[in-house]
Amino acid sequence: MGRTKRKRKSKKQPEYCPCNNNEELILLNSWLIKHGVRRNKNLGLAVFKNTGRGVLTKKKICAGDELVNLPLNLTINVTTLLLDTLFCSIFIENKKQCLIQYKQAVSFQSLMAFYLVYLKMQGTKSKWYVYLESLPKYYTVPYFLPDELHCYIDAEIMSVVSKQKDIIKNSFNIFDEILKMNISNSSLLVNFKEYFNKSVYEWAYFTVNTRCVFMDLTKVIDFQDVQSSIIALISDNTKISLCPYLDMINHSPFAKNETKLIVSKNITYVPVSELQEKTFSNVQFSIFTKNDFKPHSQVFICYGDSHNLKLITEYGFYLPSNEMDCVNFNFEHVKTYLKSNAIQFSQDQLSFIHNHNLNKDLYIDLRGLSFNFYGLLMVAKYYYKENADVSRLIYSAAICSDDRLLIDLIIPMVKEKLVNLKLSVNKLKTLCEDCIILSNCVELMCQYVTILEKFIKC
Ligand SMILES: C[S@@+](CC[C@H](N)C(=O)[O-])C[C@H]1O[C@@H](n2cnc3c(N)ncnc32)[C@H](O)[C@@H]1O
Repeated sequence: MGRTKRKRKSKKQPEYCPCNNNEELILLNSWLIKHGVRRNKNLGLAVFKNTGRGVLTKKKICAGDELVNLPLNLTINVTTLLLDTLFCSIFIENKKQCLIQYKQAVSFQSLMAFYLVYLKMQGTKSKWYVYLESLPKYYTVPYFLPDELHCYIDAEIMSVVSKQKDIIKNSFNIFDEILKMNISNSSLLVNFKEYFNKSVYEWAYFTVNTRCVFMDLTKVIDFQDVQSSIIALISDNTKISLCPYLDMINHSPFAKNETKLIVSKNITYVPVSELQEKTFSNVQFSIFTKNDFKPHSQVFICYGDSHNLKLITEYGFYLPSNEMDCVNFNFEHVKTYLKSNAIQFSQDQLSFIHNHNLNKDLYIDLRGLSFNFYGLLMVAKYYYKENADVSRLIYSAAICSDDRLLIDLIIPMVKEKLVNLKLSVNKLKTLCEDCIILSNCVELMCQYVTILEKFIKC
């Protein structure tokens, strides 16, 4: 074999495939340019081997470089909803006094999801059509697992899913009720009533969940007097926004970035009732990186928390060998277990535990017991020991946390958890050949097994 042939043969498989021919993305690019997006000219979209669709840089990017700069009017933020009079009329032209009856009844995320369904229903008539077409068609979060598999999935994962189910069900029912009571004869709203259903709402909810960016407009908008606006429906704040293109950037726990609202000086604090389309026509939303990226590598930002329980349940992906993972233990469960081993907390001990928050954050990670878990076990073992000052002992646990007597107290409980985890993993492995959601859950449960096995061996 000649040298060139050998060289060619040993060439590595490319880590990505550029999205040059994808019609939806070509349209998205032209749409973004038409609407005044400014982005680093070296960026492009690509499908990466490990992370799927994301953003590629053709040339080196340096810390301090701007990645994307979007006119505010090209993001779906609280003002987009407020300025959409037909959307607002769903709540105003209604048999019910929605703003009073449903005061602070839904989160802003839920309202955004409802708005997204309303936009999607409009098809090509919507300004956002091209953007909406570029969004994923489904999401790989455990929320979408069929019910019959729930019993094999770890309780922590299922606890997050169950909270998501409650929020989505409650908010869906509220919006469904409101829509049915709407009295407008706008044909668009009549169509919307037909179109709105649980599955499109779930898609919208997770679109917002997986793609929203933190955007604080409270410095430019006065949210004080909002009883007569749809803001009255919201139970939390309005600080999230959908940002086309910026939302194509994948997550890395090592990425550092900053966003900035670039506001011209003549904009003052605008009351919600005085908002107009042109109010923020000169405002830009910009994201800068604080990392260097090599040419032909993927550009990342950091979404916030990076432990796999969060990434899997909220975003639908996991990071392999993630050092941030931990196995949580519920205080009531630990208490019951200790009681079955003849260790029952007295009222004094329980007050001490609650006063020091030792009933919370009880977990084991790759480094061992959490500070609180160790403290709790100290209270169990040494609270009534002569000459022992438990408060002092607990704070010495920050320096030394390897008292074998304490660790041995919970080894049987940990072993039981390990056995159950392994049984569920084995069952799931027979079921999850092609299912990304199941294999994500299995990965996390295997990580839990690794953590607990390490803890037992130490
Ligand atoms: C803001 S979007 C990023 C763009 C997205 N990949 C797309 O195709 O539209 C967030 C979603 O991207 C995926 N993602 C982000 N970071 C990832 C990573 N490090 N590994 C795998 N998937 C990732 C997850 O599906 C997540 O819900």
